[in-house]
Formats: sequence, structure tokens, C-alpha cells
Amino acid sequence: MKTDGGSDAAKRRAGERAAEDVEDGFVVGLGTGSTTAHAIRALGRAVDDGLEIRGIPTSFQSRRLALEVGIPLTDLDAVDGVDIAIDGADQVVDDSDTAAHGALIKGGGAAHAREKLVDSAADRFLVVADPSKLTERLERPVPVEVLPDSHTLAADRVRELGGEPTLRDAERKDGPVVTDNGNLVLDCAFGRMDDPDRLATQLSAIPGVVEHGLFVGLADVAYVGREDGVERRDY
Ligand SMILES: O=C[C@H](O)[C@H](O)[C@H](O)COP(=O)(O)O
Repeated sequence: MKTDGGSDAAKRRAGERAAEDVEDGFVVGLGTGSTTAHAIRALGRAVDDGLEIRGIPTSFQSRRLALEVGIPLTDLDAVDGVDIAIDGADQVVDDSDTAAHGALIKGGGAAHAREKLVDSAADRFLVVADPSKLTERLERPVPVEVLPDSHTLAADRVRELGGEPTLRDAERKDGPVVTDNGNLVLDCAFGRMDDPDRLATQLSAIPGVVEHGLFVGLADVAYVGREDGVERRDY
């Protein structure tokens, strides 16, 4: 369920711009995905140059990359707070006439449960994206992480809410994707979402749902990489 499109140059500009907001002494939430990976690499270079930070990874993948580039790591239990989080998105509402402006769909890489923990703990949550992620209304399927035992029941409840759930299949493994937390993912198509906040509340209320990929009212800033620069949105 990864999004494609969006040039790597645009992703790199967004990621590197967000990394510039990280200051000495910061605890930094390290999101997951191809756009955030550019921010993590930029932070690794800054650490090489003397920047002192501690990172909190949001997935196996971001932890591995952070270790590779030399960012010292910690976890949520070991810090008083998170100064800043940098994370990507699969869709970003870009319409200041709607209350959903800045709402996100995340979880294309099935990392949204830990991402929501870390991103919501941060004083500032910076979204990094390329223009292909911007949309007037969210409409991609919403990733919903569920306990394995609950996936049939949870799928029924999603249908009652008007969604069409699909158990996410693994690639190069028979059977479903298993998240870093040992759970399964239902990709739930609701079509165009005019009220993602309401849907977020309804999905959270389903027994067995660990976390869903609707991030409403969490982002503070989006850096959108273009071919020739970076646009900033403040929410
Ligand atoms: O689970 C994955 C995350 O939510 C990613 O941040 C999201 O899928 C965006 O990834 P990318 O920057 O690779 O498009």
C-alpha cells in the first residue's frame, strides 16, 4: 500500500529542510518511509559535524537507518519529552477552507501505530512530503492495525461504517503483512472523506483496533519538496 510517484529529489528537499529545524540537545522523533529517510540521513551528517541529539525511531526500518548513520537512540520511556518529530505521509489535506486542513493518512509502510505515539508526543510535528501527497480530501484506504485475533470482527465493523477492508498481503512471504508490533493491517477504503475526525473516532472505538492511519489535528508544519525548492504549510 505504499504510495508511489513523487520524485526523490522533491522528497530529499523536504526531508533535508525539516532536519534543519533540529537544534542541539533535541530529542527527535524519527518517522518512517522514503521521505523521512532523507531527514534521517541529513541528521546523521549533522551528528558527524557535532550536533548532539537523541532519536526515537518509529519502526524497525527507521531504527536501522538511524543506527547506520550514527544517530544516538533513546525511547519514549527514557525522556521527559520529544522536541520535534519528522515524519512522512501518504496523503495530506491541502485545503485551508476545510477543518481537515493538514489531516494525514499514514501507514503505507504499516508503521503508523508507533508513528502516532511519537508524533503526538512531540512539541512540534513536521510532515515531509512531495507534491503527489497533497489532496483536497483524503481518499486513500486507511491502514488500520488490528490484533490478529480481531481481524474478522474488525473487518465487519469497518463495513458497518461504510468501509471496504482488505487484509494487507505481504510481498515475498505467503500470508499477511505482520507489523513491527506483531499485528495485521486492514486497508480500509472509505472513498472521499469529508469528516476524517469523526471517522478517526469511530475506528478507534472498534475492539481489537490497535491504531489507524488517520492523523487529524496532529501536524504543526508540512514541508513540501518541489523540483525547485520547498513550500511550507503551517497548521
Ligand atoms: O507507515 C509508513 C509511514 O506512515 C510513512 O511515513 C508513509 O507511508 C509515507 O512514506 P513515504 O515517505 O515513503 O511516501
